[in-house]
Amino acid sequence: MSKSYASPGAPLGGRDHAIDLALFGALGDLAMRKLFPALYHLDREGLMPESTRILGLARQEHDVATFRQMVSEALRKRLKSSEVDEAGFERFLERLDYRQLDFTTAEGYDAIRQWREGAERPMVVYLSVGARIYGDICHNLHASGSLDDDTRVVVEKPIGYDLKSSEQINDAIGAVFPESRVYRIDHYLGKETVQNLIALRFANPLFGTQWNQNHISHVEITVAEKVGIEGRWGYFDEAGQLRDMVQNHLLQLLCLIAMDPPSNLDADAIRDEKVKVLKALKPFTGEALGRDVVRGQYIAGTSDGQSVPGYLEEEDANTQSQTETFVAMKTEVANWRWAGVPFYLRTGKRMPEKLSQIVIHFRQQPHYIFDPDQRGIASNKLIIRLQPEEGIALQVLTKDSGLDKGMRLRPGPLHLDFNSAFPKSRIPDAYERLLLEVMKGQQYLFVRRDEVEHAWRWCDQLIEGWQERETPPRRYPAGSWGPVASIAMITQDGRSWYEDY
Ligand SMILES: NC(=O)C1=CN([C@@H]2O[C@H](COP(=O)(O)OP(=O)(O)OC[C@H]3O[C@@H](n4cnc5c(N)ncnc54)[C@H](OP(=O)(O)O)[C@@H]3O)[C@@H](O)[C@H]2O)C=CC1
Ligand SMILES: O=C1O[C@H](COP(=O)(O)O)[C@@H](O)[C@H](O)[C@H]1O
Repeated sequence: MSKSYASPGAPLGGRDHAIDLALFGALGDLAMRKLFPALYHLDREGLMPESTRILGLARQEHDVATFRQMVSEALRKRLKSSEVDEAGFERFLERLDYRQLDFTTAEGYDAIRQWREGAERPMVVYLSVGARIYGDICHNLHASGSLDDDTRVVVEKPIGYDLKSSEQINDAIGAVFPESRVYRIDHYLGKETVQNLIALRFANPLFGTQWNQNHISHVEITVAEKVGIEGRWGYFDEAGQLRDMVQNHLLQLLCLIAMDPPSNLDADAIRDEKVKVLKALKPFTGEALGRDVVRGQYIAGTSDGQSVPGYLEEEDANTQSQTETFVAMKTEVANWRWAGVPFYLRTGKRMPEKLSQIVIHFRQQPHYIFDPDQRGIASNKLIIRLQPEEGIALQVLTKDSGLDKGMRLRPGPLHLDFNSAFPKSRIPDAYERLLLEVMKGQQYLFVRRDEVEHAWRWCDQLIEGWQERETPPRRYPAGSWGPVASIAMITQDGRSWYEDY
């Protein structure tokens, strides 16, 4: 079980979390697009102790000056001009060092030990590479004597392709690092509003007392992406939307919504509760599989008024692929709190807009006294918007204003928009928060091994069901909200996907 080093309740900052960061895959897409900008922001906000150093590792041969130049260009491309201050930029680049290394051969790992010589800070090893080589890297690090008793390792998703492969990868990591020093990233856990779910649920008795099947009729989780495959066809086609998005991000969101209150904010207290939810997720039986799950694949359509190709016409595509780019499903957490409450999940690529939101639908009042014509009027909803425009809205019913309206009801939002409510605070990118938590040695925003494996177990039975039934994906035009069947799936329950805010 993991040990907490610092309280998650403590404000950010502090000078006592200096580290040496060894970044494997430092020239890759994730590093350049997300990790370096996040590290730069931490430095700029005074959250990176002066002595923290960063060692980039990758296959290509470069000297340090060239590496710094590459990082500098990547940063300038991504940062707003107001975020670039030249002195801060120089200070950040000065922290960077670089070594060429083939990660899968033992030769060359001495360079890491040498880089570390005399350092008293803990080392964080960030594996920004495919999970297939996590085992090799951990083994080589260990064999070369580069690790100390306090070295932490950060690994990216997806951990494997199914339960079996994820167990193998976790075993290989676990052979070198104890669980208390493994940080499995699910970047959704670093998003501002996702963290706010914990505050919202457990700091507000208003919601705490209503959070169960007596008061909530159903829950919707939508993670819609406007983008298509973006040059990642090879990776994506092997995975599909269920493995790429549901196994991790959507199930993590579901866990945070459905879990019982943890007894404190320690990493394991929270993760124990999430595991209970994953164990209670209903598997899909044969009949439910056909009725309650919809797979889709986009065909050509439009995005922002421009024609865009279908999935099978994307660069590098295999035109026979049956991989899903969309999934919608109705599931249930089979326990006392949630029995009978459907959780509708949907996620897809090439949707009309980027939209990640959770909608909690509360039940109607047991006895209705208003205009009979309005009997079906929407009941209370709590809308938690993750992106874009992070915020929380509570839809309440009030009297429509005006002398001629009588006692007509009108739904309207009580709205908390984070950008307007807290105008001075920049909403940090998920990776900034996650990297800071790793520096602090705090694991509550990272996924424990058993969470990953229970999530795979549940997804595996679903995928096996698809394979047995040879369920081909239903087509949907790019720029739409997915196959018509995903709308029918929810309307047959007398409900609809919530798309306003
Ligand atoms: N990119 C993204 O948006 C996301 C990525 N992830 C995860 O993050 C990880 C990294 O992804 P991403 O950055 O896209 O991958 P990339 O392929 O873009 O980057 C990987 C980097 O590692 C290097 N590398 C790979 N194998 C070796 C090796 N044997 N020896 C030395 N260098 C090696 C590559 O070098 P070379 O180019 O020379 O092969 C490259 O610099 C993956 O686990 C991915 O699943 C998770 C969520 C989103
Ligand atoms: O992990 C992944 O997430 C992104 C979506 O992340 P977001 O923060 O932009 O919502 C997704 O595009 C990618 O396919 C997946 O691997």
